[in-house]
Amino acid sequence: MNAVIKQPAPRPDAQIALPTDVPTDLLGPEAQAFLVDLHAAFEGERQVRLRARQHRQRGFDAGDVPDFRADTRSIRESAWRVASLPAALRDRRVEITGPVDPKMVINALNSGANCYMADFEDSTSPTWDNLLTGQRALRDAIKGTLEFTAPAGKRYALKPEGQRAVLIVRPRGWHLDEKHVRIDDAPMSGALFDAGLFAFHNAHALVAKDRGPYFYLPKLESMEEAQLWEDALSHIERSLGLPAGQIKVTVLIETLPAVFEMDEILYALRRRIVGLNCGRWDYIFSYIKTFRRHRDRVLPERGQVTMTQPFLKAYSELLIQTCHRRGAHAMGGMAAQIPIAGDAAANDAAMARVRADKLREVTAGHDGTWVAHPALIPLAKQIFDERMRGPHQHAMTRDDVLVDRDDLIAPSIGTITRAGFDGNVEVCVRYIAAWLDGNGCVPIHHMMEDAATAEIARAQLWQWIHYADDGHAPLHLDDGTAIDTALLDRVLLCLPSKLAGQDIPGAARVHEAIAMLESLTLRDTLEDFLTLPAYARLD
Ligand SMILES: CC(=O)SCCNC(=O)CCNC(=O)[C@H](O)C(C)(C)COP(=O)(O)OP(=O)(O)OC[C@H]1O[C@@H](n2cnc3c(N)ncnc32)[C@H](O)[C@@H]1OP(=O)(O)O
Ligand SMILES: O=CC(=O)O
Ligand SMILES: [Mg+2]
Repeated sequence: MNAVIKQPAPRPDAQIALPTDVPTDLLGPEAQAFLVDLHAAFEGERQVRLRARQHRQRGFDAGDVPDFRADTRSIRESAWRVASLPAALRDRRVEITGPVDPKMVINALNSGANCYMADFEDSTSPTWDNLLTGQRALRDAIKGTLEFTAPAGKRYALKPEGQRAVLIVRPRGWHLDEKHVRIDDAPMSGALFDAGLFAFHNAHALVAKDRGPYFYLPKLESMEEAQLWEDALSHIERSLGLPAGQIKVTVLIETLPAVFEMDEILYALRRRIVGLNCGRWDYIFSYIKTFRRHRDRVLPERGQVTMTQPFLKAYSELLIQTCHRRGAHAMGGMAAQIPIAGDAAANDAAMARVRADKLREVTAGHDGTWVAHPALIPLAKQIFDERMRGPHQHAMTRDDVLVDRDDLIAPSIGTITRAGFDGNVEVCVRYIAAWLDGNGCVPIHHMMEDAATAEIARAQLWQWIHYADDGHAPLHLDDGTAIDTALLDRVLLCLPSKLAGQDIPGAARVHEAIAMLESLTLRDTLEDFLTLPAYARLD
Protein backbone atom coordinates (compact mmCIF):
# COMPACT_ATOMS: atom_id res chain seq x y z
CA MET A 1 0.00 0.00 0.00
CA ASN A 2 2.89 2.36 0.70
CA ALA A 3 4.29 4.28 -2.25
CA VAL A 4 8.05 4.24 -2.67
CA ILE A 5 9.64 6.93 -0.51
CA LYS A 6 13.20 7.93 -1.21
CA GLN A 7 14.88 10.74 0.69
CA PRO A 8 18.39 11.26 -0.66
CA ALA A 9 20.80 12.83 1.80
CA PRO A 10 21.33 16.59 1.22
CA ARG A 11 24.81 17.76 0.23
CA PRO A 12 25.47 21.07 1.99
CA ASP A 13 28.94 21.34 0.40
CA ALA A 14 27.55 21.73 -3.15
CA GLN A 15 28.73 24.76 -5.20
CA ILE A 16 26.41 27.04 -7.20
CA ALA A 17 27.27 29.02 -10.35
CA LEU A 18 24.92 31.74 -11.64
CA PRO A 19 25.07 34.46 -14.31
CA THR A 20 27.22 37.36 -13.10
CA ASP A 21 24.48 40.00 -13.08
CA VAL A 22 22.07 37.92 -11.04
CA PRO A 23 19.50 40.12 -9.21
CA THR A 24 20.11 39.93 -5.49
CA ASP A 25 16.48 40.66 -4.58
CA LEU A 26 15.54 37.30 -6.09
CA LEU A 27 18.73 35.30 -5.82
CA GLY A 28 20.56 36.57 -2.76
CA PRO A 29 22.75 34.23 -0.67
CA GLU A 30 19.86 32.73 1.30
CA ALA A 31 17.86 31.98 -1.82
CA GLN A 32 20.93 30.43 -3.41
CA ALA A 33 21.56 28.22 -0.39
CA PHE A 34 17.91 27.17 -0.47
CA LEU A 35 18.19 26.13 -4.14
CA VAL A 36 21.48 24.30 -3.56
CA ASP A 37 19.87 22.32 -0.77
CA LEU A 38 16.87 21.41 -2.94
CA HIS A 39 19.09 20.33 -5.79
CA ALA A 40 21.36 18.29 -3.55
CA ALA A 41 18.40 16.50 -2.03
CA PHE A 42 16.42 15.68 -5.19
CA GLU A 43 18.51 15.85 -8.36
CA GLY A 44 19.60 12.21 -8.06
CA GLU A 45 16.03 10.95 -7.86
CA ARG A 46 14.97 13.28 -10.72
CA GLN A 47 17.54 11.64 -12.96
CA VAL A 48 16.36 8.19 -11.87
CA ARG A 49 12.81 9.13 -12.82
CA LEU A 50 13.87 10.51 -16.22
CA ARG A 51 15.74 7.29 -16.98
CA ALA A 52 12.65 5.29 -15.95
CA ARG A 53 10.67 7.18 -18.62
CA GLN A 54 13.19 6.14 -21.28
CA HIS A 55 13.10 2.55 -20.11
CA ARG A 56 9.32 2.40 -20.25
CA GLN A 57 9.26 3.97 -23.71
CA ARG A 58 11.65 1.31 -25.03
CA GLY A 59 9.02 -1.24 -24.01
CA PHE A 60 6.27 0.69 -25.81
CA ASP A 61 8.45 0.92 -28.93
CA ALA A 62 8.84 -2.85 -28.80
CA GLY A 63 5.07 -3.32 -28.79
CA ASP A 64 4.01 -3.01 -25.13
CA VAL A 65 0.88 -1.02 -24.33
CA PRO A 66 0.31 0.84 -21.06
CA ASP A 67 -1.90 -0.82 -18.46
CA PHE A 68 -2.96 -0.51 -14.82
CA ARG A 69 -0.21 -1.69 -12.44
CA ALA A 70 -0.48 -4.98 -10.61
CA ASP A 71 1.78 -3.85 -7.74
CA THR A 72 -0.50 -0.94 -6.79
CA ARG A 73 -3.84 -2.70 -6.98
CA SER A 74 -4.39 -2.23 -3.23
CA ILE A 75 -4.13 1.56 -3.62
CA ARG A 76 -6.78 1.49 -6.33
CA GLU A 77 -9.08 -0.89 -4.49
CA SER A 78 -8.95 0.40 -0.90
CA ALA A 79 -10.96 3.25 0.61
CA TRP A 80 -9.14 6.49 1.36
CA ARG A 81 -9.66 10.15 0.60
CA VAL A 82 -7.40 13.12 0.04
CA ALA A 83 -7.04 15.77 2.75
CA SER A 84 -9.83 18.33 3.02
CA LEU A 85 -9.65 21.16 0.51
CA PRO A 86 -8.59 24.65 1.58
CA ALA A 87 -11.34 27.30 1.46
CA ALA A 88 -9.57 29.26 -1.29
CA LEU A 89 -9.64 26.25 -3.62
CA ARG A 90 -13.14 24.93 -2.95
CA ASP A 91 -14.78 26.76 -5.84
CA ARG A 92 -12.63 26.72 -8.95
CA ARG A 93 -15.30 26.88 -11.60
CA VAL A 94 -13.33 29.13 -13.96
CA GLU A 95 -9.55 29.31 -14.05
CA ILE A 96 -7.64 31.59 -16.39
CA THR A 97 -4.17 30.55 -17.48
CA GLY A 98 -1.34 32.47 -19.01
CA PRO A 99 2.30 33.44 -19.02
CA VAL A 100 3.89 35.40 -16.20
CA ASP A 101 4.83 38.79 -17.64
CA PRO A 102 3.58 41.65 -15.44
CA LYS A 103 0.76 42.76 -17.75
CA MET A 104 -0.62 39.24 -18.07
CA VAL A 105 -0.33 38.68 -14.31
CA ILE A 106 -2.32 41.85 -13.55
CA ASN A 107 -4.91 41.16 -16.25
CA ALA A 108 -5.36 37.57 -15.10
CA LEU A 109 -5.62 38.38 -11.39
CA ASN A 110 -8.14 41.14 -12.20
CA SER A 111 -10.05 39.03 -14.73
CA GLY A 112 -12.93 37.82 -12.54
CA ALA A 113 -11.87 34.17 -12.82
CA ASN A 114 -11.85 32.16 -9.58
CA CYS A 115 -8.21 31.16 -10.01
CA TYR A 116 -5.26 32.13 -12.16
CA MET A 117 -2.70 29.56 -13.18
CA ALA A 118 0.51 31.55 -13.63
CA ASP A 119 2.39 29.48 -16.13
CA PHE A 120 6.14 28.89 -16.24
CA GLU A 121 5.47 25.87 -18.45
CA ASP A 122 3.56 25.34 -21.72
CA SER A 123 2.96 29.05 -22.35
CA THR A 124 6.32 30.46 -21.23
CA SER A 125 9.53 30.41 -23.19
CA PRO A 126 11.99 30.00 -20.30
CA THR A 127 14.49 32.74 -21.11
CA TRP A 128 16.36 33.80 -17.99
CA ASP A 129 14.74 37.19 -18.26
CA ASN A 130 11.20 35.76 -18.57
CA LEU A 131 11.73 33.57 -15.52
CA LEU A 132 13.08 36.31 -13.28
CA THR A 133 10.56 38.89 -14.51
CA GLY A 134 7.82 36.33 -13.82
CA GLN A 135 9.07 35.51 -10.33
CA ARG A 136 9.30 39.20 -9.51
CA ALA A 137 5.82 39.92 -10.90
CA LEU A 138 4.29 37.15 -8.79
CA ARG A 139 6.13 38.26 -5.66
CA ASP A 140 4.97 41.86 -6.16
CA ALA A 141 1.43 40.72 -6.94
CA ILE A 142 1.28 38.82 -3.65
CA LYS A 143 2.59 41.91 -1.85
CA GLY A 144 -0.08 43.91 -3.67
CA THR A 145 2.41 46.34 -5.22
CA LEU A 146 2.59 45.08 -8.81
CA GLU A 147 2.06 47.79 -11.43
CA PHE A 148 2.87 47.97 -15.11
CA THR A 149 2.95 50.70 -17.74
CA ALA A 150 2.77 49.57 -21.38
CA PRO A 151 5.07 51.23 -23.94
CA ALA A 152 2.05 53.14 -25.29
CA GLY A 153 1.38 54.52 -21.80
CA LYS A 154 -1.56 52.36 -20.63
CA ARG A 155 -1.23 51.79 -16.88
CA TYR A 156 -2.10 48.55 -15.13
CA ALA A 157 -2.77 48.10 -11.40
CA LEU A 158 -4.19 45.31 -9.26
CA LYS A 159 -7.78 45.32 -8.06
CA PRO A 160 -8.31 45.11 -4.29
CA GLU A 161 -7.24 41.76 -2.81
CA GLY A 162 -10.75 40.32 -2.36
CA GLN A 163 -11.51 40.82 -6.05
CA ARG A 164 -8.45 38.99 -7.35
CA ALA A 165 -8.24 35.43 -8.62
CA VAL A 166 -6.54 32.87 -6.37
CA LEU A 167 -2.98 32.32 -7.55
CA ILE A 168 -1.77 28.86 -8.60
CA VAL A 169 1.70 28.57 -10.10
CA ARG A 170 2.71 25.98 -12.71
CA PRO A 171 6.45 25.23 -12.59
CA ARG A 172 8.20 23.49 -15.47
CA GLY A 173 8.09 19.69 -15.77
CA TRP A 174 10.73 17.26 -14.49
CA HIS A 175 12.38 16.93 -17.91
CA LEU A 176 13.55 20.55 -18.19
CA ASP A 177 16.83 21.89 -16.81
CA GLU A 178 17.51 25.44 -15.67
CA LYS A 179 20.85 25.96 -17.37
CA HIS A 180 21.56 29.33 -15.72
CA VAL A 181 21.77 27.71 -12.32
CA ARG A 182 24.57 25.16 -12.20
CA ILE A 183 25.20 23.24 -9.03
CA ASP A 184 28.33 21.13 -8.83
CA ASP A 185 28.61 21.89 -12.54
CA ALA A 186 25.27 20.36 -13.42
CA PRO A 187 22.13 22.31 -14.37
CA MET A 188 19.43 22.54 -11.75
CA SER A 189 15.94 21.17 -12.39
CA GLY A 190 13.68 23.84 -13.93
CA ALA A 191 10.78 22.46 -11.88
CA LEU A 192 12.60 22.87 -8.56
CA PHE A 193 13.95 26.28 -9.55
CA ASP A 194 10.46 27.61 -10.39
CA ALA A 195 8.59 26.03 -7.49
CA GLY A 196 11.42 26.47 -4.97
CA LEU A 197 12.10 30.13 -5.69
CA PHE A 198 8.38 30.93 -5.68
CA ALA A 199 7.89 29.22 -2.32
CA PHE A 200 11.04 30.77 -0.87
CA HIS A 201 9.87 34.31 -1.61
CA ASN A 202 6.14 33.99 -1.06
CA ALA A 203 5.23 31.16 1.27
CA HIS A 204 5.05 33.24 4.45
CA ALA A 205 3.18 36.11 2.80
CA LEU A 206 0.65 33.59 1.49
CA VAL A 207 0.27 31.85 4.84
CA ALA A 208 -0.44 35.25 6.40
CA LYS A 209 -3.39 35.50 3.98
CA ASP A 210 -4.59 32.02 5.03
CA ARG A 211 -3.36 30.55 1.76
CA GLY A 212 -0.13 28.87 0.79
CA PRO A 213 1.98 28.19 -2.24
CA TYR A 214 -0.47 26.48 -4.60
CA PHE A 215 0.98 24.62 -7.58
CA TYR A 216 -0.21 22.94 -10.76
CA LEU A 217 2.19 20.05 -11.45
CA PRO A 218 2.67 19.24 -15.15
CA LYS A 219 3.55 16.22 -17.29
CA LEU A 220 3.91 13.58 -14.58
CA GLU A 221 4.20 10.04 -15.89
CA SER A 222 4.01 7.91 -12.74
CA MET A 223 3.25 7.60 -9.05
CA GLU A 224 6.98 7.74 -8.33
CA GLU A 225 7.21 11.13 -10.03
CA ALA A 226 4.33 12.30 -7.83
CA GLN A 227 6.21 10.95 -4.82
CA LEU A 228 9.25 12.96 -5.88
CA TRP A 229 7.09 16.10 -5.82
CA GLU A 230 5.68 15.07 -2.44
CA ASP A 231 9.17 14.65 -1.02
CA ALA A 232 10.43 17.92 -2.51
CA LEU A 233 7.42 19.92 -1.30
CA SER A 234 7.58 18.39 2.20
CA HIS A 235 11.27 19.32 2.24
CA ILE A 236 10.41 22.90 1.22
CA GLU A 237 7.81 23.08 3.99
CA ARG A 238 10.33 21.91 6.57
CA SER A 239 13.05 24.27 5.28
CA LEU A 240 10.71 27.26 5.40
CA GLY A 241 9.04 26.33 8.68
CA LEU A 242 5.59 25.86 7.11
CA PRO A 243 2.96 23.55 8.55
CA ALA A 244 2.93 20.15 6.81
CA GLY A 245 0.44 20.16 3.96
CA GLN A 246 0.32 23.97 3.64
CA ILE A 247 1.56 23.69 0.05
CA LYS A 248 -1.31 22.44 -2.10
CA VAL A 249 -1.10 20.89 -5.54
CA THR A 250 -3.28 20.03 -8.50
CA VAL A 251 -1.80 17.49 -10.88
CA LEU A 252 -2.30 17.63 -14.63
CA ILE A 253 -3.07 14.22 -16.04
CA GLU A 254 -1.58 14.95 -19.41
CA THR A 255 0.47 11.89 -20.25
CA LEU A 256 -0.86 8.53 -21.34
CA PRO A 257 1.14 6.56 -18.75
CA ALA A 258 -0.25 8.77 -15.95
CA VAL A 259 -3.88 8.00 -16.72
CA PHE A 260 -3.19 4.44 -15.56
CA GLU A 261 -1.89 5.75 -12.21
CA MET A 262 -4.41 8.43 -11.25
CA ASP A 263 -5.36 6.78 -7.94
CA GLU A 264 -1.70 6.19 -7.20
CA ILE A 265 -0.79 9.84 -7.93
CA LEU A 266 -3.62 11.08 -5.71
CA TYR A 267 -2.45 8.67 -3.02
CA ALA A 268 1.20 9.72 -3.17
CA LEU A 269 0.15 13.36 -2.73
CA ARG A 270 -2.94 12.71 -0.58
CA ARG A 271 -1.90 15.09 2.23
CA ARG A 272 -1.83 18.08 -0.13
CA ILE A 273 -3.55 17.29 -3.43
CA VAL A 274 -6.69 19.22 -4.32
CA GLY A 275 -7.48 17.77 -7.72
CA LEU A 276 -6.50 16.43 -11.09
CA ASN A 277 -6.82 18.31 -14.37
CA CYS A 278 -7.46 17.05 -17.89
CA GLY A 279 -4.49 18.56 -19.73
CA ARG A 280 -5.86 17.40 -23.02
CA TRP A 281 -3.25 18.90 -25.37
CA ASP A 282 -0.22 17.31 -23.77
CA TYR A 283 -2.28 14.15 -23.31
CA ILE A 284 -2.83 13.89 -27.06
CA PHE A 285 0.87 14.60 -27.60
CA SER A 286 1.75 11.88 -25.11
CA TYR A 287 -0.59 9.38 -26.82
CA ILE A 288 1.27 10.01 -30.08
CA LYS A 289 4.67 9.79 -28.36
CA THR A 290 3.84 6.60 -26.50
CA PHE A 291 2.49 4.92 -29.63
CA ARG A 292 5.06 6.44 -32.00
CA ARG A 293 5.87 2.96 -33.34
CA HIS A 294 2.31 1.54 -33.26
CA ARG A 295 0.95 1.82 -36.80
CA ASP A 296 -2.55 0.78 -35.67
CA ARG A 297 -2.86 3.81 -33.38
CA VAL A 298 -1.87 6.69 -35.65
CA LEU A 299 -4.20 9.62 -34.96
CA PRO A 300 -5.95 11.64 -37.63
CA GLU A 301 -4.96 15.28 -38.20
CA ARG A 302 -4.93 17.51 -35.13
CA GLY A 303 -8.27 19.21 -35.82
CA GLN A 304 -10.08 15.87 -35.76
CA VAL A 305 -8.70 14.81 -32.38
CA THR A 306 -11.48 16.31 -30.29
CA MET A 307 -12.68 15.34 -26.83
CA THR A 308 -15.40 13.21 -28.38
CA GLN A 309 -12.82 10.74 -29.75
CA PRO A 310 -13.42 7.58 -27.68
CA PHE A 311 -9.97 7.49 -26.06
CA LEU A 312 -10.30 11.10 -24.88
CA LYS A 313 -13.87 10.66 -23.65
CA ALA A 314 -12.76 7.61 -21.65
CA TYR A 315 -9.83 9.55 -20.15
CA SER A 316 -11.89 12.51 -18.98
CA GLU A 317 -14.69 10.37 -17.55
CA LEU A 318 -12.30 8.08 -15.68
CA LEU A 319 -10.56 11.17 -14.28
CA ILE A 320 -13.87 12.52 -12.95
CA GLN A 321 -14.84 9.19 -11.42
CA THR A 322 -11.40 8.74 -9.82
CA CYS A 323 -11.27 12.24 -8.34
CA HIS A 324 -14.79 12.21 -6.94
CA ARG A 325 -14.24 8.85 -5.24
CA ARG A 326 -11.29 10.40 -3.42
CA GLY A 327 -12.77 13.80 -2.56
CA ALA A 328 -10.70 15.71 -5.12
CA HIS A 329 -11.66 18.19 -7.84
CA ALA A 330 -11.80 16.96 -11.42
CA MET A 331 -10.79 20.02 -13.40
CA GLY A 332 -11.56 20.36 -17.09
CA GLY A 333 -9.16 21.72 -19.65
CA MET A 334 -8.57 24.24 -22.36
CA ALA A 335 -10.55 24.88 -25.51
CA ALA A 336 -7.98 26.42 -27.85
CA GLN A 337 -10.32 28.91 -29.53
CA ILE A 338 -9.76 32.58 -28.65
CA PRO A 339 -11.89 35.62 -29.55
CA ILE A 340 -11.64 36.78 -33.18
CA ALA A 341 -11.73 40.56 -33.49
CA GLY A 342 -13.24 42.08 -36.65
CA ASP A 343 -15.10 39.00 -37.93
CA ALA A 344 -18.39 38.51 -36.09
CA ALA A 345 -19.36 35.30 -37.87
CA ALA A 346 -16.00 33.65 -37.28
CA ASN A 347 -16.06 34.83 -33.67
CA ASP A 348 -19.56 33.39 -33.14
CA ALA A 349 -18.42 30.05 -34.54
CA ALA A 350 -15.34 30.01 -32.29
CA MET A 351 -17.39 30.91 -29.22
CA ALA A 352 -19.94 28.21 -30.06
CA ARG A 353 -17.13 25.65 -29.98
CA VAL A 354 -15.91 26.90 -26.61
CA ARG A 355 -19.48 26.83 -25.29
CA ALA A 356 -19.99 23.25 -26.48
CA ASP A 357 -16.73 22.18 -24.85
CA LYS A 358 -17.60 23.77 -21.48
CA LEU A 359 -21.10 22.32 -21.62
CA ARG A 360 -19.63 18.85 -22.20
CA GLU A 361 -17.34 19.35 -19.19
CA VAL A 362 -19.94 20.52 -16.71
CA THR A 363 -22.42 17.86 -17.83
CA ALA A 364 -19.81 15.11 -17.48
CA GLY A 365 -19.12 16.20 -13.89
CA HIS A 366 -16.05 18.40 -14.03
CA ASP A 367 -15.72 20.83 -11.10
CA GLY A 368 -14.26 23.68 -13.11
CA THR A 369 -12.62 24.59 -16.35
CA TRP A 370 -9.83 26.59 -18.00
CA VAL A 371 -9.95 29.59 -20.28
CA ALA A 372 -7.04 31.01 -22.26
CA HIS A 373 -8.36 34.55 -22.59
CA PRO A 374 -10.27 36.92 -20.26
CA ALA A 375 -13.06 37.42 -22.79
CA LEU A 376 -14.03 33.76 -22.37
CA ILE A 377 -14.62 33.99 -18.62
CA PRO A 378 -18.28 35.15 -18.73
CA LEU A 379 -19.14 32.38 -21.17
CA ALA A 380 -17.51 29.63 -19.09
CA LYS A 381 -18.87 31.08 -15.84
CA GLN A 382 -22.43 31.23 -17.12
CA ILE A 383 -22.33 27.59 -18.17
CA PHE A 384 -20.92 26.40 -14.84
CA ASP A 385 -23.16 28.72 -12.78
CA GLU A 386 -26.29 27.39 -14.48
CA ARG A 387 -25.42 23.73 -14.01
CA MET A 388 -23.15 23.54 -10.97
CA ARG A 389 -25.12 24.93 -8.04
CA GLY A 390 -22.60 24.25 -5.27
CA PRO A 391 -18.83 24.88 -5.29
CA HIS A 392 -18.15 21.53 -7.00
CA GLN A 393 -19.82 18.33 -8.23
CA HIS A 394 -18.14 15.70 -6.04
CA ALA A 395 -21.54 14.12 -5.45
CA MET A 396 -21.57 13.18 -9.13
CA THR A 397 -19.63 9.97 -8.58
CA ARG A 398 -20.03 8.72 -12.15
CA ASP A 399 -20.49 5.11 -11.05
CA ASP A 400 -21.87 4.53 -14.54
CA VAL A 401 -18.38 4.97 -16.04
CA LEU A 402 -16.83 1.61 -16.90
CA VAL A 403 -13.50 2.36 -18.51
CA ASP A 404 -10.87 -0.31 -19.07
CA ARG A 405 -7.37 -0.37 -20.55
CA ASP A 406 -8.62 -0.83 -24.11
CA ASP A 407 -10.96 2.18 -23.86
CA LEU A 408 -8.03 4.39 -22.84
CA ILE A 409 -5.93 3.38 -25.81
CA ALA A 410 -8.65 2.92 -28.42
CA PRO A 411 -7.56 3.73 -31.98
CA SER A 412 -9.25 6.75 -33.59
CA ILE A 413 -10.99 7.15 -36.91
CA GLY A 414 -10.35 10.10 -39.23
CA THR A 415 -8.24 11.41 -42.05
CA ILE A 416 -5.16 13.48 -42.80
CA THR A 417 -5.94 16.21 -45.28
CA ARG A 418 -3.60 18.46 -47.20
CA ALA A 419 -4.75 21.37 -45.00
CA GLY A 420 -4.08 19.29 -41.89
CA PHE A 421 -0.55 18.46 -42.99
CA ASP A 422 0.27 22.02 -44.09
CA GLY A 423 -1.29 23.39 -40.90
CA ASN A 424 0.93 21.20 -38.73
CA VAL A 425 4.02 22.43 -40.56
CA GLU A 426 3.02 26.09 -40.30
CA VAL A 427 2.10 25.85 -36.60
CA CYS A 428 5.40 24.15 -35.75
CA VAL A 429 7.51 26.67 -37.62
CA ARG A 430 5.67 29.71 -36.29
CA TYR A 431 5.57 28.38 -32.75
CA ILE A 432 9.26 27.42 -32.66
CA ALA A 433 10.19 30.83 -34.12
CA ALA A 434 8.16 32.63 -31.44
CA TRP A 435 9.50 30.41 -28.65
CA LEU A 436 13.11 31.01 -29.71
CA ASP A 437 12.26 34.69 -29.65
CA GLY A 438 11.10 34.43 -26.03
CA ASN A 439 7.34 34.13 -26.57
CA GLY A 440 5.80 30.83 -25.42
CA CYS A 441 2.15 31.41 -26.38
CA VAL A 442 0.89 32.90 -29.62
CA PRO A 443 -2.34 33.15 -31.59
CA ILE A 444 -2.07 31.35 -34.95
CA HIS A 445 -5.14 31.36 -37.22
CA HIS A 446 -7.22 32.42 -34.20
CA MET A 447 -6.17 29.48 -32.07
CA MET A 448 -4.07 29.62 -28.93
CA GLU A 449 -0.82 27.75 -29.60
CA ASP A 450 1.57 26.79 -26.84
CA ALA A 451 4.19 24.12 -26.24
CA ALA A 452 1.53 21.42 -25.82
CA THR A 453 -0.57 22.19 -28.90
CA ALA A 454 2.53 22.66 -31.07
CA GLU A 455 3.99 19.37 -29.84
CA ILE A 456 0.98 17.50 -31.23
CA ALA A 457 1.72 18.93 -34.66
CA ARG A 458 5.45 18.20 -34.36
CA ALA A 459 5.01 14.62 -33.14
CA GLN A 460 2.39 13.89 -35.81
CA LEU A 461 4.72 15.02 -38.59
CA TRP A 462 7.46 12.73 -37.27
CA GLN A 463 5.12 9.76 -36.89
CA TRP A 464 3.42 10.17 -40.26
CA ILE A 465 6.73 10.43 -42.10
CA HIS A 466 8.35 7.55 -40.18
CA TYR A 467 5.34 5.33 -40.84
CA ALA A 468 7.26 4.17 -43.92
CA ASP A 469 10.33 3.08 -41.89
CA ASP A 470 11.55 -0.49 -42.37
CA GLY A 471 10.19 -0.66 -45.91
CA HIS A 472 6.54 -0.20 -44.89
CA ALA A 473 4.20 1.48 -47.40
CA PRO A 474 3.80 5.21 -46.62
CA LEU A 475 0.70 6.86 -45.19
CA HIS A 476 -1.32 8.97 -47.62
CA LEU A 477 -3.28 12.18 -47.41
CA ASP A 478 -6.96 11.80 -48.20
CA ASP A 479 -6.22 13.09 -51.74
CA GLY A 480 -3.84 10.19 -52.35
CA THR A 481 -0.53 12.08 -51.90
CA ALA A 482 2.12 10.02 -50.12
CA ILE A 483 3.29 11.51 -46.81
CA ASP A 484 7.06 11.52 -47.17
CA THR A 485 10.07 13.77 -46.86
CA ALA A 486 9.47 15.18 -50.34
CA LEU A 487 6.05 16.43 -49.22
CA LEU A 488 7.53 17.96 -46.08
CA ASP A 489 10.27 19.67 -48.08
CA ARG A 490 7.75 21.10 -50.56
CA VAL A 491 5.67 22.61 -47.77
CA LEU A 492 8.71 23.96 -45.92
CA LEU A 493 10.07 25.51 -49.10
CA CYS A 494 6.86 27.52 -49.67
CA LEU A 495 6.56 28.69 -46.08
CA PRO A 496 8.96 31.69 -46.01
CA SER A 497 7.18 33.39 -48.91
CA LYS A 498 3.77 32.54 -47.39
CA LEU A 499 4.81 34.17 -44.08
CA ALA A 500 6.77 37.06 -45.60
CA GLY A 501 5.36 40.46 -44.74
CA GLN A 502 3.08 39.09 -42.01
CA ASP A 503 3.53 40.66 -38.60
CA ILE A 504 4.15 37.42 -36.72
CA PRO A 505 5.96 36.88 -33.42
CA GLY A 506 9.53 35.68 -33.98
CA ALA A 507 9.48 36.52 -37.71
CA ALA A 508 13.27 36.93 -37.73
CA ARG A 509 13.71 33.33 -36.58
CA VAL A 510 11.51 31.60 -39.15
CA HIS A 511 14.46 30.18 -41.12
CA GLU A 512 16.03 28.81 -37.94
CA ALA A 513 12.67 27.28 -36.99
CA ILE A 514 12.33 25.66 -40.43
CA ALA A 515 15.78 24.09 -40.10
CA MET A 516 14.94 22.88 -36.62
CA LEU A 517 11.62 21.36 -37.62
CA GLU A 518 13.20 19.62 -40.58
CA SER A 519 15.91 18.12 -38.42
CA LEU A 520 13.43 17.10 -35.69
CA THR A 521 11.16 15.44 -38.23
CA LEU A 522 13.78 13.62 -40.26
CA ARG A 523 15.86 12.18 -37.43
CA ASP A 524 15.44 8.48 -36.72
CA THR A 525 14.08 8.89 -33.20
CA LEU A 526 11.30 11.14 -31.97
CA GLU A 527 12.81 13.82 -29.73
CA ASP A 528 10.99 13.65 -26.36
CA PHE A 529 10.23 17.37 -26.25
CA LEU A 530 10.95 20.06 -28.83
CA THR A 531 11.80 22.40 -25.97
CA LEU A 532 14.88 20.30 -25.15
CA PRO A 533 16.86 21.12 -28.34
CA ALA A 534 15.19 24.54 -28.55
CA TYR A 535 16.35 25.43 -25.03
CA ALA A 536 19.96 24.94 -26.10
CA ARG A 537 19.40 27.86 -28.53
CA LEU A 538 17.65 30.14 -26.02
CA ASP A 539 19.44 33.17 -24.52
C1 LIG B 1 -2.26 23.55 -23.31
C2 LIG B 1 -2.06 24.46 -22.18
O1 LIG B 1 -1.13 24.37 -21.48
S1 LIG B 1 -3.17 25.70 -21.95
C3 LIG B 1 -2.36 26.78 -20.80
C4 LIG B 1 -1.25 27.52 -21.40
N1 LIG B 1 -1.71 28.46 -22.39
C5 LIG B 1 -2.20 29.65 -21.99
O2 LIG B 1 -2.21 29.93 -20.83
C6 LIG B 1 -2.73 30.60 -23.02
C7 LIG B 1 -2.79 31.99 -22.47
N2 LIG B 1 -3.30 32.93 -23.45
C8 LIG B 1 -2.50 33.81 -24.06
O3 LIG B 1 -1.29 33.81 -23.86
C9 LIG B 1 -3.14 34.81 -24.95
O4 LIG B 1 -4.52 34.81 -24.78
C10 LIG B 1 -2.88 34.62 -26.47
C11 LIG B 1 -1.37 34.68 -26.75
C12 LIG B 1 -3.42 33.29 -26.95
C13 LIG B 1 -3.58 35.74 -27.21
O5 LIG B 1 -3.14 36.93 -26.64
P1 LIG B 1 -3.36 38.34 -27.34
O6 LIG B 1 -3.02 38.22 -28.78
O7 LIG B 1 -2.66 39.37 -26.52
O8 LIG B 1 -4.91 38.51 -27.23
P2 LIG B 1 -5.74 39.84 -27.27
O9 LIG B 1 -5.03 40.90 -28.05
O10 LIG B 1 -7.10 39.48 -27.71
O11 LIG B 1 -5.77 40.26 -25.74
C14 LIG B 1 -6.64 41.28 -25.26
C15 LIG B 1 -6.24 41.61 -23.85
O12 LIG B 1 -6.42 40.45 -23.03
C16 LIG B 1 -5.19 40.16 -22.36
N3 LIG B 1 -5.07 38.71 -22.28
C17 LIG B 1 -5.15 37.80 -23.28
N4 LIG B 1 -4.98 36.56 -22.79
C18 LIG B 1 -4.78 36.70 -21.46
C19 LIG B 1 -4.55 35.77 -20.43
N5 LIG B 1 -4.51 34.47 -20.66
N6 LIG B 1 -4.37 36.24 -19.18
C20 LIG B 1 -4.43 37.58 -18.93
N7 LIG B 1 -4.64 38.51 -19.89
C21 LIG B 1 -4.82 38.07 -21.14
C22 LIG B 1 -4.11 40.72 -23.24
O13 LIG B 1 -2.95 40.94 -22.49
C23 LIG B 1 -4.77 42.00 -23.72
O14 LIG B 1 -4.67 42.95 -22.67
P3 LIG B 1 -4.67 44.55 -22.96
O15 LIG B 1 -5.96 44.86 -23.64
O16 LIG B 1 -4.57 45.13 -21.60
O17 LIG B 1 -3.49 44.81 -23.82
O1 LIG C 1 -1.44 21.91 -19.95
C1 LIG C 1 -2.44 21.64 -20.52
C2 LIG C 1 -2.51 20.83 -21.69
O2 LIG C 1 -3.61 20.67 -22.22
O3 LIG C 1 -1.46 20.35 -22.10
MG1 LIG D 1 0.27 20.77 -20.80
